[in-house]
Amino acid sequence: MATMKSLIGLINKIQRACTVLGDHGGEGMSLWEALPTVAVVGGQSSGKSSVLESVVGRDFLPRGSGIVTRRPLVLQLHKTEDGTTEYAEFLHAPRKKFTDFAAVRKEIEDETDRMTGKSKAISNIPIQLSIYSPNVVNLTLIDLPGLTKVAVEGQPESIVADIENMVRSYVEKPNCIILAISPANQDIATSDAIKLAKEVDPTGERTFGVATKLDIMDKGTDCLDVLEGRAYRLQHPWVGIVNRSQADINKRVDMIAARRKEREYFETSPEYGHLASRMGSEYLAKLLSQHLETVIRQKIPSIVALINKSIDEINAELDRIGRPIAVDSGAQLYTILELCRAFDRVFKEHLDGGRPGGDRIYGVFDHQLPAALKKLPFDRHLSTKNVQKVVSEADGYQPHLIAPEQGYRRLIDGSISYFKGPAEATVDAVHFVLKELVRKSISETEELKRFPTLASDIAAAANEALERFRDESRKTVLRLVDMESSYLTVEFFRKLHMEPEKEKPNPRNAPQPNADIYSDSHFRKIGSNVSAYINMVCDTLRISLPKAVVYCQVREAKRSLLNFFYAQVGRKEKEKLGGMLDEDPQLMERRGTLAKRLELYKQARDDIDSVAWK
Ligand SMILES: Nc1nc2c(ncn2[C@@H]2O[C@H](COP(=O)(O)OP(=O)(O)OP(=O)(O)O)[C@@H](O)[C@H]2O)c(=O)[nH]1
Repeated sequence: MATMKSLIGLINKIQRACTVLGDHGGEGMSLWEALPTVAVVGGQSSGKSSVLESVVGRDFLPRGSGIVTRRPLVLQLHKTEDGTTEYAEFLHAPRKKFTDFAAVRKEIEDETDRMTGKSKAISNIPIQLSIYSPNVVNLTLIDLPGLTKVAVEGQPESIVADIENMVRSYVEKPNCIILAISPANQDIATSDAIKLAKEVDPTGERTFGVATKLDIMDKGTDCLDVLEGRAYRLQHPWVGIVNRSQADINKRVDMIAARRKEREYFETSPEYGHLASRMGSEYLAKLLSQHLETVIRQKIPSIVALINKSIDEINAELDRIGRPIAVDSGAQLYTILELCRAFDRVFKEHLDGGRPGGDRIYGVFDHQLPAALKKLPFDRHLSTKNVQKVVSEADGYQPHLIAPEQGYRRLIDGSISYFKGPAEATVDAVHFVLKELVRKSISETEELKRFPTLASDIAAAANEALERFRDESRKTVLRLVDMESSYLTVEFFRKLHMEPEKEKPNPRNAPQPNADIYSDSHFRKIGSNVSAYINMVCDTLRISLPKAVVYCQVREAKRSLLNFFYAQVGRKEKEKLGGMLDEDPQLMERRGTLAKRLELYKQARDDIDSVAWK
């Protein structure tokens, strides 16, 4: 008896835990579904409520016409010491003890409406009620809406199918013990309960047949064929019941009196007298309780296995979303720096390879820069006409005598300044690649996912650093371009001077210096010389600009992207550090839920351990 009490008590406890966790079967792996339960099914007015009430020994279920039970009612019965006062308690209103069972009825009605509204629709979220009483056995029963064939006024048409689906969803679970209520004054073969039970439990191993209303069968008929197991044979014996008639209810015959009357009915019944010890609601309660205990004992190993599996899964998820963070500032600072480093690692992988994106910087140097250089308008700038214009302007009032030194310099300066555009564009292009890599790295740093505030702080600090690197880089590349115009490569022009003689080795037409000094071809020559020089400068810059950009931006990003940030964080006070580690509220909630769930599962496992070893 001690184990029986504790085993059922154990399942009650786990069941309550399930409800707290919002687990009432359905999706995925559910502990609820692993727990053996007794579900009461039957057609409308078959006597379900009456059976439940007489098992409990109390009137407490809503009454009325139409579909009264619209949410599953999980009824946990706890036997208490003789002489203690009876009370009821709802899981949705813990700590409130109901000693007035009329108030329990009212609360069931109100709580039903709370979920379904006044719509009279049904809901599959159970109401959980515990009754503590010396007059009950330890047992958990689930009262389900009565199977019906027609919707009543004010209820949606779909309710007939909805009820059947809900009831079916309970009774089709292999761990569900079916208490099939059939009124004996109607043909049991066509009883809704038996029809459904046959469907989901064809061998009848988990169905308990209950025949109600034996007292109002037609004169001359009896239910012996069924009760003695000749008709509608199930693995468990049928139990006959005599509940209070409507007249009894109206006369407020109390439960205890009703139980006594029922006992007397069977003891004195000419038909059922020989079965008296195996009939009636009290017997039914004991039978169910014993059976439930046996089933629970069988199921314990699989329940424990399921709990262990759940615990493992929760732990794995907690590891994934991260354990709670420390509160002391030293640990917080450490955490922040660790997270920064995690980000930095990801960012470097993008640059150095391992993650994609760094190659786009090379793309800038290899495609964008050369393409931009190629597009520079040197043709126009060094057209004969412009050369003539620039050279003439440079010469002032007296044209040059031998070589247009000033003109050359102006043409070269003018051309070189065109390089500033592509140089700056290269800096910007690399800047945007780096910025994008920061963005990507932030989102790819798993550890940062739970700290949106810190993630955006790091992103802001990194972008600020990139801006600084960009400024530095811009200055440097512009300087490189300026350097090209500040000192020209003399050798180039010296060589140039020798070339015409090599090119035209014709002694008769030997060039006469300055002979065609103001002609078109003279200016064309100057243009092509400058163009050749600019090509040389262009080759140099194509090679040196990437070096400058990498030096100033990429190398710095790798070396010191978060240096400023580290310094800032180091100066922050305790509260500010905590603020930086603010988490995504959803995540905190999830962690809270998981922690609670873990706690309940562990508790359930401990409880099972302590009972199973008794
Ligand atoms: N005489 C007699 N009347 C009974 C018996 N069982 C139930 N009744 C009456 O039958 C009617 C319906 O009983 P309930 O217990 O409310 O049936 P139910 O299946 O819960 O009905 P719904 O909740 O409406 O689906 C009530 O008036 C009861 O008094 C019985 O064994 N004998």
